[in-house]
Order: sequence, then structure tokens, then C-alpha cells
Amino acid sequence: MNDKLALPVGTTLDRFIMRKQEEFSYATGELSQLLRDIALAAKIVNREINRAGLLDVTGAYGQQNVQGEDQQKLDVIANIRFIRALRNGGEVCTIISEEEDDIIQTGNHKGKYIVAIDPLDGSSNIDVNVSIGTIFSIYRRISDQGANGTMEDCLQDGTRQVAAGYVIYGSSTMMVYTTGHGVNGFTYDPTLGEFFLSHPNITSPQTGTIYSINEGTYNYFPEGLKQYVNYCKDSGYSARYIGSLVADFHRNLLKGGIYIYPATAKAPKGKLRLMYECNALAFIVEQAGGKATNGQKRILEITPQELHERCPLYIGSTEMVDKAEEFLKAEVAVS
Ligand SMILES: O=P(O)(O)OC[C@H]1O[C@](O)(COP(=O)(O)O)[C@@H](O)[C@@H]1O
Ligand SMILES: [Mg+2]
Ligand SMILES: [Mg+2]
Repeated sequence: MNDKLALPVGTTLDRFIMRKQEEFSYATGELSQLLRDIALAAKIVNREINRAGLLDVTGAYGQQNVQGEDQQKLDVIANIRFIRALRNGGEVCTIISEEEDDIIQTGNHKGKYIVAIDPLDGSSNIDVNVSIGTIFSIYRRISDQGANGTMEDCLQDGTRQVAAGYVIYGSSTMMVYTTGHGVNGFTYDPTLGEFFLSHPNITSPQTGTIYSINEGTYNYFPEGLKQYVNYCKDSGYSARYIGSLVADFHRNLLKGGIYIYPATAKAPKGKLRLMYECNALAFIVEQAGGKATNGQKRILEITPQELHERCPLYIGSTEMVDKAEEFLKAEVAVS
């Protein structure tokens, strides 16, 4: 359901959040404040990304995260900034972060919300001036207020998200989010320090001619996926793969397309994480009229078993995801 109240392009994020709170009366303002806290952290991280080359915060941090991936300095900086903003904002009791082994308790025992976050997505692109992003999911806690959040609070199905969004630090910096009432995009004006509504009520084309997949691992694809990639080539589609999920997703959301990070022989559950990459983008794409599955099952209906679990991701225009699944099913039928 898209927003009934159409606010004009140029509306500030703050005013948009306030007007939507009135219209949809989500809670009594805590969620609104939480969205503002995320926007504040995004402004701070945006500034550090833009000056990274000048401040010697490029390159590897020298440690690995729980995923066994080499953390980049900006991964660590973004993680610190977002955790600090969420802790200081007071609305979040517990945080799941790609860069933290365990859940982070903020000490806000009255906080009603849980946030799952990928502080910096597209780490391989950080030092080469290619678009990167931040991805976040927001859940309401299940446990009673007055204590730390629990693991049960954290491992909720994607259907229980109350909001989700991403920030893309690209040729411009944008924040795109949904609270379940459509998808809206805001462009940041660094001279004014404000996000302004630039992409109201984003709806994604039902089909497209762009496919995003790392064909370097083609030899490890399941046979049905190989057939789908060949179908895309035979159809004259454009191959676009930036290596930053947020950037590939954002382009496909606006123009139509499909992004695939499959299960392969090398990565049996794929690479992307359910809690702070797949669920957030799945919520957004469905709100924009698109689709997100693991190749068989709706992403939002996968029940998480652990914080950092990975899952295959087929996400984008509905007809393209359906076509990819047709090829995957045909393989199963034949085998
Ligand atoms: O280099 P690969 O294996 O194609 O993976 C690229 C994908 O990995 C990611 O960088 C994973 O996200 P992180 O950078 O947050 O770890 C995605 O942004 C991107 O789409
Ligand atoms: Mg990521
Ligand atoms: Mg990351």
C-alpha cells in the first residue's frame, strides 16, 4: 500500500518522517526518532567516506570479522558511528552488526527496537571510489522492556520488520527506506546537511533487461542458473555487476533488473547475510512491487537460525525472478 499523503519533492526527511508518523501513527514517535538517528549516522559516515583518501582511513584495518573477511578501516569506522548513534538515540535496545560477532546491548533497556545493520556494504570497492552503502533492518522487540534484548528478539522472520532501508554513498548520497507504506528516496545535500525527498513512492518495473551476477564463479553455478545466465545473454540483456550489493540493487530497483548471489559449490549458502542484507532489501523490493527469494522460498519467510547466517539471493523485478526460478526448477525436474 503506497502512502496516501503525497508530500512534494524537496520535503525534508525530518518533515516527511513527522507527517508519516501522523498519517500512520507508528508508535508514539520512537520509530521516527530512530529513523532520524540512522540518518544522522549516515551523514557522519558520508563525510568520512568522502574524505577517506585525505584522512588515511582507506585500506585494511588489520583484523577479520566474524565472517572471516578482512575488515577495511571504513567498515570499522562506519560500525562505530552507527552503533554510537543508535546507542545515544535511546530507541534501540540491541544491535546485530555484520562487524560484531555477538549482539550488541546498548543499555537502553526501555528501547523498543532491534536494529540489524551492515554498516558498510561493498567493502571491496571502498578504496577505488566506487559506490558503497549501508543496509539496515528494524524490528520491534518481543521481550518486555526493562532489560537487554534477547536472541529471540533478534532472530525474527523478515516479515516482522517494522522498517528497512539503505544508504548509498554514490555520485550522490541517498537514503531509501520503507515502513511498510511504500518506498521513498531522499537525496542528501551536504551544503545544507539535509536529506530531501527526491524519489517519492518508488515502484520497480515488473521486468527489465539488466542482470547482475558475478560470472567469475560461473563454473560453480547450479546447471539451472547457468541456463538462466545463457538465457539472459541470448535475450541481449545488459550485464551490470558493481560488486556493491546496495549499488546494484538500487539501479535495478529504479530501472528494472535482477541481482543474483547464488549458492555455489564454493559457497553452499551463498555469501550474503539474511539478517542485515537480504531481509532489508527484500522488504524494500516487495514494497516497490518486486520480488526476493533464495531461489525457491520468499526471503522474508525464512526463519533465522543464527545471527550471521547466509542465504542465496534472487532479487529484483518480479518477472525476472520468476524466470530465473523457472530455470532452477527445470534443472531439479531433469536431475
Ligand atoms: O566479490 P563478490 O564475491 O562478487 O561479492 C560482492 C558482494 O559482496 C558484498 O560486498 C558483501 O557485502 P559486504 O561488503 O558488506 O561484506 C556485496 O556488497 C557485493 O554485492
Ligand atoms: Mg554487505
Ligand atoms: Mg559490510
